[in-house]
Amino acid sequence: MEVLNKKWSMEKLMSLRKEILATWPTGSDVEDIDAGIEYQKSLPKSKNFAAKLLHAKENGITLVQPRAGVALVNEHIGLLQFLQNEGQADLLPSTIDSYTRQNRYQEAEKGIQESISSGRSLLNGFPAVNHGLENCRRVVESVNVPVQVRHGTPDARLLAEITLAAGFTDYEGGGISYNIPYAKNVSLEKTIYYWQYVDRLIGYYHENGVVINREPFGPLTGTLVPPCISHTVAIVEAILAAEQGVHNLTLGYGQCGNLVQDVAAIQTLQELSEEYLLKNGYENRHVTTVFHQWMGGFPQDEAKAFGVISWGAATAALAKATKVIVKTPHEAMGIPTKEANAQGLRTTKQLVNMLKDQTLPLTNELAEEKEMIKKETRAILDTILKVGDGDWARGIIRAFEAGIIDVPFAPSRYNAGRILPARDNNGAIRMLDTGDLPFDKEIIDFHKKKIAERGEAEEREPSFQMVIDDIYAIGKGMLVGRPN
Ligand SMILES: CCC[C@H]1O[C@@H](n2cnc3c(N)ncnc32)[C@H](O)[C@@H]1O
Repeated sequence: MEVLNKKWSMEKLMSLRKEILATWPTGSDVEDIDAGIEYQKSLPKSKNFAAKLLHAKENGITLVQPRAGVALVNEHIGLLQFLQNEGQADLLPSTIDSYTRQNRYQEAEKGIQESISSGRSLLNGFPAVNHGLENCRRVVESVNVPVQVRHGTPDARLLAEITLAAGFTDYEGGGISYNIPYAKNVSLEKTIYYWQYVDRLIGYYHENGVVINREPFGPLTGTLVPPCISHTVAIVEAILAAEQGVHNLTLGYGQCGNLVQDVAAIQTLQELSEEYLLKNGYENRHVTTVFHQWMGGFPQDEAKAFGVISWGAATAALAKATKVIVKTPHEAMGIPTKEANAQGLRTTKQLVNMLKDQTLPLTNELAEEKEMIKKETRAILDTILKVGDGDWARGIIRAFEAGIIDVPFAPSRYNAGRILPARDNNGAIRMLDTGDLPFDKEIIDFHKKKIAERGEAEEREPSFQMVIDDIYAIGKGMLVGRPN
C-alpha cells in the first residue's frame, strides 16, 4: 500500500469510520460525527487548547502541564482537579494506559474491573475508549482548563473519535513519533495511514469551526536524541498533519541538558517548522513549541530530582518555549502520586515565573549552535523530499529505510539504528557516528572535533563507552558521563 501525502476526501474518511467505530462497543456513541462538533462548540473558549497556547506565545508566557492518568473516572477527575488546584497546572492531560495504546481494550476492561475491586489504579493511565463518550465528557467538564490526550498509540483512530467528540482539544502523537520509539514491528506505511485518518478527522472539525491542536511527540526515544533528528520528525509530522487540514500545531523537543543547545533547539524548531510549512504551501498554520523536561534516567533522591526538574524549567523559560511538560520527584520510581506530581508542577511554576523577564542573549555560541542545527535539519529534510520524488510521506518511509533519518535507541525494526550520539565536553549532544545521515564534510568534521575535545579532556579515545556513560550520567547526578 503506497501512502502519499495527499489530503483525504471526506468520502474516504466516512467509508472507513464504520469499521473503526465497530472495534469497541463505545464507538457506537460517536457515530454522529456532527454531534461531536456541536458539543465542542458548546465549550467555553477557556477550554480550547489552541487558544490558550497562542495567547501564551503572544505574551511570552511558558505554560506548565503534567502527565497524569489513572484507571477509574472519578479518581481521574479527582487527580486532574488536584493538579489544577494544588499543582497550578495551566493545561491538563489525560495520559492513556498502555493496553489502550495497543488497542487491547479487552485487557483495559479487565484492568478497570480489577481497579474497582482492589480500590486502586491497576492501569498506568486513563482507558478513555473503554470509559466512552459520556465519561470522557465528565472529565472535560470537571476542570477549568483545556485537556489534551497524551498517549503513545500507533493506531489512535478510535481513541481520537471518542476523545474529540468528548471535548478534548489537543491530541498528541503522529504516524512516525508514535511508531519508531513505541513499536517494534509496525510499518510506517500503516501508522502514517492511521494518522492521516486522525488528522483528516481533525481537519473536518476545523472546517466546521472547531480548532483542535496537534502535538507530534517530540522526544522520540528520549535518549540522547540530537536536535536535528527530533526536529526532522516533528516537522515532517507537522507537514503530514497540515495536508489533512490541521492548522494548529505544537512541536516538541526533549531536553538534552546543555543550556545553549536546548535554547537553540527550541528557537530553531519554531523557525524551521514555520519555514517548511510555508514553503510547502501550508498557510495560516499556527506553530507553538513544547519543551519536555529531561526524559532520560532520573536520580532516585527526590532533592536531586527537583534539581533536574528545575533545570528543565529554567531552560524552558529561557528558551521561551510555549509549554513545558513537567516531571516529578517520583520519576525514578514510576507513576507519581498526585502530591508528587503537583510538587513537580509548583517547582516548575516557580522557576518559570522567576525567569519570565529574562532571555538568553544571542551569543556567538548560541548563534553557532542555531546555525548548525538548521544546517543539519535542512540537509535531512531536503534529502527526504528528494528520495520521496517530491512526496513527504513516500520520502520519510524511504528515508528511514536508507538511514537518512535515524532515531538513536529506537526499538522499531524500520529504524536503521546506525547513528551514535554522545555528549561533547560541555554536555551538548554530538554524534560519535553519523551513520547514513546526509551530512557534508563540514558537519561531520564539526561533530568529530567536538567529541575529540572531550576525549582529550578525559584522556580517553572517543568510544561507545562515552555513550553508555552519558546514558547513566544524570541518574548518577552528572550531565556528562565522565570516566570514573
Ligand atoms: C513518554 C512519557 C514518559 C513519561 O510519562 C510519565 N507517565 C506515564 N504514565 C503516567 C501516568 N499515568 N501519570 C503520570 N505520569 C505518567 C512517566 O513517568 C514518564 O515521565
